[in-house]
Amino acid sequence: MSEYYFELTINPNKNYELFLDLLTSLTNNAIEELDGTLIARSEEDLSDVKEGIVQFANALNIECKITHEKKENIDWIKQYQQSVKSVEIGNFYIRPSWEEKKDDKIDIIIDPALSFGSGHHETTSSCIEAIDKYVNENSNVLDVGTGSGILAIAAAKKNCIVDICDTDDVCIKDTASNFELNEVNFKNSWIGSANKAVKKYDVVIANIVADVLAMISKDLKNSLNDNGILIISGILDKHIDRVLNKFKDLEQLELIHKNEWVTVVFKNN
Ligand SMILES: C[S@@+](CC[C@H](N)C(=O)[O-])C[C@H]1O[C@@H](n2cnc3c(N)ncnc32)[C@H](O)[C@@H]1O
Repeated sequence: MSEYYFELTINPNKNYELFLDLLTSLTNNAIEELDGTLIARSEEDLSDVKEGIVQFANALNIECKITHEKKENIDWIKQYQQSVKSVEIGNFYIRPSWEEKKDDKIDIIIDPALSFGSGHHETTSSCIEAIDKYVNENSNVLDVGTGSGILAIAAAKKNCIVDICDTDDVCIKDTASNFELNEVNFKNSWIGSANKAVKKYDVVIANIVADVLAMISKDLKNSLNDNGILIISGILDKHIDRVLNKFKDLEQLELIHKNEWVTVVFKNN
């Protein structure tokens, strides 16, 4: 990428379409149209194009504001990457692939994508905290609403056997590539929710939203083994009582508050 680029703006007071046609014939670069102004950008100097437009406007006696500027190129990809930070949660270190891992931490790589779950949101980080504390090695785990797969990957890194589901098929695709990136595997995956589970689990995790958690509370509980652990999150504190009410037959082990978000850990006694 070159250090500079050139920007040509053309704002005719009439015959806009004629100027658009002329500019299109004079340059191979993409042309932006913004409120009656035509903008062409190129790493090549656009002085010749500017000269052609000036002569055209003069010949037709059309008033036209024209600017031609040399501007500093910004490496947008690099700038974006610099804005994505690693995060440390308990024994886990979650990082984008372009950052170095920490040798004394359990490494999780999540690159920014469309699916939710980079580790920065309070609900995700509280769930990771709960996984760190309550999930035993080699447990059977179901991640409901897996998003990027971050919670399931954290469990898989603790040698758990994990199943994942999400109502959004894009998440299921993203999750598969994130597992690959982290060199761990899931066992089963499906598009849908906990009601499609065909077995019971030692741990069920669901970071969704209060209303959905309340709605699927029976399915979440039905997928739990005796003595199984349920971690739910995505609950704004103003909705916590309503959600707790749906799970009052389980033992409440911990409430984790982060800002206005609450995560709850239950045991199925
Ligand atoms: C807040 S994101 C959580 C992503 C990730 N597990 C995390 O903790 O960062 C919630 C996810 O739940 C999914 N979802 C919403 N309703 C659902 C439902 N009824 N059953 C399963 N997944 C659902 C959404 O598609 C979304 O990917």
